[in-house]
Amino acid sequence: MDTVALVPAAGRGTRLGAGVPKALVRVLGHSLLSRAVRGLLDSGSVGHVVVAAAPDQLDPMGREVRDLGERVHVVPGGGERTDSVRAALRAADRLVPSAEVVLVHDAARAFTPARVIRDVVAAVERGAPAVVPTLSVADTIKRVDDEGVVAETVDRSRLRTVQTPQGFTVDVLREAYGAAGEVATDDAGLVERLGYPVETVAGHTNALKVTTSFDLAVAEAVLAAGPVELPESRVDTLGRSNDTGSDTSERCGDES
Ligand SMILES: Nc1ccn([C@@H]2O[C@H](COP(=O)(O)OP(=O)(O)OP(=O)(O)O)[C@@H](O)[C@H]2O)c(=O)n1
Ligand SMILES: C[C@](O)(CO)[C@H](O)COP(=O)(O)O
Repeated sequence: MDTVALVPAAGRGTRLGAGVPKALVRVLGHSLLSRAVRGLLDSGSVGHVVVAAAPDQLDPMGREVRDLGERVHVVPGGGERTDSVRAALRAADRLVPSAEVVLVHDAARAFTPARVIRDVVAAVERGAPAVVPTLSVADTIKRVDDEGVVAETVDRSRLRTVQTPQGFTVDVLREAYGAAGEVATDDAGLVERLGYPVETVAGHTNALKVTTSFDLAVAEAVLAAGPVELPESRVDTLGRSNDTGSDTSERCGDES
């Protein structure tokens, strides 16, 4: 099946505070945007990529992905992440009309291992309408009342944090984005509201979203370390490893 990946990259990166849009921040010589797009193409499961850039960043972002070839397109994004994904989806309908599978992947998750990308695409190809990579929760979780006093300790065995890329059939994502004005913190949230099942595959700690300068320091350290072993704490409580590949070590990005 033909797969197109949408990469919302139109955010400002306010929490990172780098002085440039976050997608243009460089880690060991390469921008988060170019790393994210290259990772998608190198996974072997993605045919085309549509990047949504802020309207005033179309040129610099276009330069970042120019070397990656004609399968990468840069289009104007919007004021919220949802607006950027909607704009990229509309552009994909025009630029890659043959696509049946669509991924939505944050430029800020630039170090996502190929295995995660391939697992998401494979699950959609097997028939899932929507798929998200997830991690089990490592910390104890408490719910507090209005005064900040603990009301309960939550059973975390079925709680998951959600990563990208999230995968969908094109028809389902189009339907989810059809409802004007809908906003969700992630794309699967829109699909859930329509009543479609959202399947999960094992995520990976390296697929962290670079949000703060601490995250950037972690990403630099992980990249400099090269292949890393899967931490035990990330084996989820349903008994599935968060790394289902045959090899438990993963490279994250290239260092060239
Ligand atoms: N209007 C927006 C806002 C966000 N994004 C993208 O959505 C992803 C996840 O968003 P986040 O990490 O919150 O990025 P920023 O909005 O840039 O961060 P901040 O909230 O700190 O400004 C990023 O790749 C970001 O570029 C986007 O395409 N369009
Ligand atoms: C889509 C997402 O990456 C899922 O984890 C995330 O929700 C988007 O960014 P935000 O920090 O939640 O706004």
